[in-house]
Amino acid sequence: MFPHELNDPRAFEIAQALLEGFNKHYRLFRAASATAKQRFEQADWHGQQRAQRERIEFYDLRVDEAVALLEERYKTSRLPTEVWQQVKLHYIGLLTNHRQPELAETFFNSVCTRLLHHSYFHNEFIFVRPAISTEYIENDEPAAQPTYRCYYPSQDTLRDTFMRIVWNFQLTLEFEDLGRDIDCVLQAIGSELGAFRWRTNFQVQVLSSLFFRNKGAYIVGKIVNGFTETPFALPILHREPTPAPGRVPAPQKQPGLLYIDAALFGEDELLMLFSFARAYFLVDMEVPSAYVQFLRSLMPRKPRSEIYSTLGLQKQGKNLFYRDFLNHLRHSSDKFRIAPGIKGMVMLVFDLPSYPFVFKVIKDFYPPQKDTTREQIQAKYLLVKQHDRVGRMADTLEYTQVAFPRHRFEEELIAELRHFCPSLLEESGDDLIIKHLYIERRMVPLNIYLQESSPAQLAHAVVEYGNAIKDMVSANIFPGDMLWKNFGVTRHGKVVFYDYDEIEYLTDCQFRAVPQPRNEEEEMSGEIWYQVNKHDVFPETFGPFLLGHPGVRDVFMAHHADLLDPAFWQAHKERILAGHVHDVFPYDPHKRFHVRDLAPALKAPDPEHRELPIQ
Ligand SMILES: Nc1ncnc2c1ncn2[C@@H]1O[C@H](COP(=O)(O)OP(=O)(O)OP(=O)(O)O)[C@@H](O)[C@H]1O
Repeated sequence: MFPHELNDPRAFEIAQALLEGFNKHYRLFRAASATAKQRFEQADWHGQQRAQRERIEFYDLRVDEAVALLEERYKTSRLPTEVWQQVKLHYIGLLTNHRQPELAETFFNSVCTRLLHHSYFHNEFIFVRPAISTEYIENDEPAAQPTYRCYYPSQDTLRDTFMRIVWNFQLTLEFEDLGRDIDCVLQAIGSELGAFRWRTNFQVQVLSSLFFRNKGAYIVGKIVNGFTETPFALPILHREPTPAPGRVPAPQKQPGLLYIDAALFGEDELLMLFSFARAYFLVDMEVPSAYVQFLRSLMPRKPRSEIYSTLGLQKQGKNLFYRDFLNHLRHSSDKFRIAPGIKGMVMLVFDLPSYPFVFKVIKDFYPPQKDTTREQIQAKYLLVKQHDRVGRMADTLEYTQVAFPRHRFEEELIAELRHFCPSLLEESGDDLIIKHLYIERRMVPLNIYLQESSPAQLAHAVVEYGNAIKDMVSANIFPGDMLWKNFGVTRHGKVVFYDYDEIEYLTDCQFRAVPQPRNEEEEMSGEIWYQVNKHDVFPETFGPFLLGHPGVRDVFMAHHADLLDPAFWQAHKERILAGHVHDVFPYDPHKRFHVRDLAPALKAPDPEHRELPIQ
């Protein structure tokens, strides 16, 4: 019901306190993102990763604070309905000229749903749709930074323009040779665009803030020519000293010189950069919706929810994702079913065929070989969320109290939920409420993919599988359970890990060689006769589980035999313990300028690295 009068004096104060809570959140979020530039300039890689991790927790901390404050001052959980309706109207009024209204609305929802019982979820207190438009928000103050800058070069000034684009970011470190890098960028633009007619509207649009993640800073923009728009991104890196052959490189303490490593073009290359399997970017944004709109023009297939998440605004991403999901449910009629593939021992996984995500619920009990608890599993999923996912671990969205329409569930799935997850299931009328679940991108489970693939696809997937493990190793992650079924293949043919319940930090593991048997009895024993401690890992024993298929075995041994050698794992562990932060490039190695120059053989992609479509 719409309140006809705003007559309760508490309502305005509550709305104002709520907005102050949000403003504090965004101030801190923005500060953590803005200082990424200094950390990049100081080569403070551990600091950058820490900031990426810690920023994820900011939102919940601020929601907790706001809930406590409102409860203490206004006893808000006991306020009558009419007052809440007035609070919402005041809040809408306060947002009229706000620069992050959509985020502030989500904050309102988070606080409200914490204060009010969940039976209120469907009513008019919360923002089920945005009330304030996010179109055309800009800060018009003279000193304000626009969301993006436009440059209008001619054929003769294109080089100068790209130099200026880089200078305008005012990085305090010097470039090794910016002219050389810009020449490479122009050459890459030449091959990307081919011969083209220079239209009157030719322009380069560049987002005003750099995108920071791990050891990189990215310039993101598009080239507009006539009706054609070409998205691009330019990764800027530090030149690290090359170690002597055979030596472990020392962790970088001094900032080096900068260089542009590659030029990425088009939607697909940008999708790889902004993948759901990577850590969130740190970007200093005053008007996030304008960034999202610009990025959407570069990647029209990427939902807005995912773009918000990659910008670190994962609660907004989660909110939009849920709205999209409800909309999909309204406009579809198929049924939720048990996900294809080998069933999980700790997770019950289901999907909706028409929808490209899976839903994962932790079971109430597990077989004896799974020595774990619900808390431990949740902690592992949280670890992955906060860690650098290096393009190899899928991001998950965690939800509580999700109401599904029961009639859209296959009976077999309901029976499994009742059997394996009774503590998380509430059935009321046509509502099937799941109290806790994770949602994750659907991929083709690698075991299924390998069974159905051609020899070339199989070879590609096995090489990719080893690369995925090696990328995780670089990021200090030991996947624990490396069976094929725990990996999936994405639309772009990338292999990504998704089973986190046995994940460990590499630095917590002991990589050991299998001891030599001391007598015949030990040698002939079918059992493990040597002592195994909790974090012991025996890489030599992976083979029998992974390499039963001869085609798989041949490719694996040709490319990744080192994964069966304890020395490989131990060496990586030592490098990480010595403080080294690895580079994991979110683009194909053959895109790197210096790799192309130094090793012409790498110019053409290795056929096994070429991305094969999944049928
Ligand atoms: N993102 C995904 N896309 C497609 N299928 C998935 C996805 N995640 C899980 N599955 C399917 O669900 C199954 C179980 O998932 P998962 O491996 O996460 O559960 P688990 O209980 O942790 O498994 P395990 O028994 O190996 O510990 C997978 O083998 C796969 O078939």
